[in-house]
Order: sequence, then structure tokens, then C-alpha cells
Amino acid sequence: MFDIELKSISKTFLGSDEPALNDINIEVEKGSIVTLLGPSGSGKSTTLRIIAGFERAESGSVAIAGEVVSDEVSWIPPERRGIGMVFQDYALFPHLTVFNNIGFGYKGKDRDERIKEVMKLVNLEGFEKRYPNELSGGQQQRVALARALARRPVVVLLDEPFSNLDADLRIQMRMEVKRIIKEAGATAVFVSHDQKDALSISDKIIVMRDGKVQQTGTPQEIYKNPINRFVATFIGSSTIVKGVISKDGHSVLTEIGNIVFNNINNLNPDEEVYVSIRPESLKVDDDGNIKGIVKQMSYTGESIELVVELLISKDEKQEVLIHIHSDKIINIGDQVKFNIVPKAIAVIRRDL
Ligand SMILES: Nc1ncnc2c1ncn2[C@@H]1O[C@H](COP(=O)(O)OP(=O)(O)OP(=O)(O)O)[C@@H](O)[C@H]1O
Repeated sequence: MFDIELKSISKTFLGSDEPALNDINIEVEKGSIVTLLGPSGSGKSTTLRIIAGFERAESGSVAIAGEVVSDEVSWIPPERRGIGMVFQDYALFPHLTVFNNIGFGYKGKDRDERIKEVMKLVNLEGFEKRYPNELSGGQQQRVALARALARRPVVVLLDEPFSNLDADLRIQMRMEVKRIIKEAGATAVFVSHDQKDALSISDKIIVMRDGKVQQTGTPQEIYKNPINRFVATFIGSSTIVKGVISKDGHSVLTEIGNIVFNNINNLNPDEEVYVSIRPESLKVDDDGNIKGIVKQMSYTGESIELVVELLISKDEKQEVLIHIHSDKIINIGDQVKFNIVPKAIAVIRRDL
């Protein structure tokens, strides 16, 4: 059962030649967390606003909990769609206490009881009488989330909810927000341009670019099997090399060597392809059969990230990304040898 269904949604803003959304189809399963992920201008916020009813599509339909809320003939306004919103800046009322912010607009008989319940859920007990300016960023976000959940919405929509938090708090709040949404049993759609937020919080990721859906899948599917070059380089880092499928169809002959695959789906012998190689698939090894020179190096604490340049032919070079998880001392200008290990390597069609 889907709590959100977008069918063939298109939208071109007045005065613009290019559509902001071009034939978008999205299905969000009940109780799941889905992230719309893409670069600036890819159409994420417009999609969210169309689901919420702040914007109307020219064509296509939107259904929430099985009911059509928008199509060519019908229109249900935002306040009657059973939606809770968390905005990027949280949009808390500065003159209201935490208690009254959370209860704002809630008219049910169980108001006080429900506010207490959601305050417990978001771990804000004891903060009832505080005002928003007396709260930390993470606490403000909890209030915004509690307010969105108070009315027991079918769907919660969150627009870049982590962008105002510093790095440590961001990691903590990702896990916390996920817990809260799952405990509340809500269906949630996030908008994000941050791949780490998307990978860590989502059951499914919808990757968008130029108003189109590029790929939909679990974080693992998107990371391990990106469908095109854009997805491979936008989510995580990847080295892209050119290759040709071998005659027997079991390997790809690339500029940096022959890579064997167990199964290459839907690709023909001699077909020209790209291969996306994640940094953890290149293993530095003194007996390795690929050689290169270290051009850049950065130490992140967890690993050493290298950019290594290989000489492919007299006038062609290829840079590859390698992550090392050891105390090995490597300097810029050193020669390194490495092998390809089939951990996270994907064959990508050239025409997608
Ligand atoms: N109200 C508007 N009027 C005209 N054009 C708009 C309007 N809102 C969005 N657009 C355009 O529609 C396209 C998609 O914008 P949208 O805000 O949905 O992208 P986004 O992926 O959310 O980007 P960001 O991460 O920067 O918020 C962009 O080209 C943008 O300029």
C-alpha cells in the first residue's frame, strides 16, 4: 500500500522555458522514509510542495493514503491532506512556548495529553515553558518535528531538516529523527542535497536531476549499482573508466585492466560501457599489477584518501580514487601499486 503516489507530474513555472518537473512518477510505501536527493535546481522542493499542496502541477495526479488530492479536476487544500511539515528553518513561533508551539492549531479534546505524548517521543520533557530562542538547534528541530507529528499526520514532509546543524549534531539528529519517525509510525519524505543524510536515514532514495527521476532504490542499491554516471559520482565518490564488454560477456576490458563480473545484465559483447569503481574496490598492494603516482592525499582520521594518476597511453592519463584504511605512510609523488577487488564495481550503460 502506498501512502503517496505521484503519477506523471509535470510543472513548468511561468516565464520559464524548461520544466521544473518532467513526468515524475513516485510511490512511497506506508511507514517508509524516502529521500528526494539531487543537486540544487533538480526539482526536489517543487515535488515536496506539490505533495503538500503549496504548488499545483499542470498535469498528472497526486494521491495521499489512496485518495486523489490533486489532478486535472480535483484539488484538496494543504490543511486537509493529512500532512505534517518540517521546514528548513523550523518556522517556530518565537512568542510561543515549546508547549504551545507544538500544540499550535491542534483543536482535539486530547490536546494537552497529545502534546505531552509527542514531547516524550522527541525527548523534550521539561522544556514545556521555554521559548524557541532558549533552545539549541537540535532542540528546535525536535519541537518542529513534534509539532508536525502532533496531529497524527499520514505523511510528514521534511525540507532539508539538517542543513542548519553542525557536523556532530547532524549525525546525531539523523539517527534521532529516524527513530522518532519510525516510532510514530509515520510515512516520511525528506528533501536533501546531502548524500550522507540520504544514505543514512532512508529506506529508499529517489535521485533527481533536471526535473527528472534518475534512479529509485535502497541506499545500498543506489550506492552499489548506480544507473548512470551522474548517480555514480553524485552519491559517494567513484572513478569512472571507459570499457568494452568482452566476447564471452563475463568481463569488461577497461583502460586500467580487465575486470571480471559474475553477471552483466542486459549488455552485449563488444558493447561500449563505463565502469564505476568505488574507492574501496581499489586495494593498495605491493604485488598489485596497476601502477600510478600519488597526486593528492588527504587524511580524514578514518582513512587516507588518495588521488592516483595512471599513465594509460603516451598522452592519456586517468585519475583514480583510493581509500586506505591502514597506517601506511604515503606521500605525494610516491608510486603505488594496487589491484581491483570486486567489492563495489558497477557496469554502466553509456546511453543513460
Ligand atoms: N516559484 C518559482 N518560480 C519560477 N521558477 C521556480 C520557482 N520555484 C522553483 N523554480 C525553478 O524550478 C526548478 C526546480 O527548483 P526546486 O526549488 O524544486 O529545486 P531543488 O532541487 O529543490 O533546489 P534547491 O536544492 O536549490 O532547493 C529550478 O530551476 C528553479 O529555478
